[in-house]
Amino acid sequence: MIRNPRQDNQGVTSAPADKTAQDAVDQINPGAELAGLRQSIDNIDMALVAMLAERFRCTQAVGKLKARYCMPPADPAREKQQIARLRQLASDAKLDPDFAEKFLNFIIREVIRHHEAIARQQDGVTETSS
Ligand SMILES: O=C(O)C(=O)C[C@]1(C(=O)O)C=C[C@@H](O)C=C1
Repeated sequence: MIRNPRQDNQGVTSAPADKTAQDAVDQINPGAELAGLRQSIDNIDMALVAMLAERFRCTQAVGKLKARYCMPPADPAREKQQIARLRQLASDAKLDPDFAEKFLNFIIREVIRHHEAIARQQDGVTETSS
């Protein structure tokens, strides 16, 4: 653990010699810094969940459209374009492109699973109604 050099073992801060020293102590506050960073992480996670929910809302509609018009659940050509685009975006944003590709693939595999379930459901409806 990184400790504030001006704190003794009981966590009691000794009196700083002057104002400059006090400013330095105020800046070295790992607890407050961690809490601030965690607040930002929580905000980002909230945005991620909202964006993922919106993406899945769209892909559910795509799944229904594909099932209705007997289109295959997966479109490898489209995926190739998406991955190339995302890798470039990741690289520009200083994010590991391999990680970005793995993340997109993980989401797309789940979307395809949903598409297949919708298609099976649609098949069931068509069979019983004919
Ligand atoms: O664009 C489509 O055709 C979709 O079904 C959406 C999506 C995606 O999640 O982005 C999912 C599966 C396809 O293989 C390609 C892309």
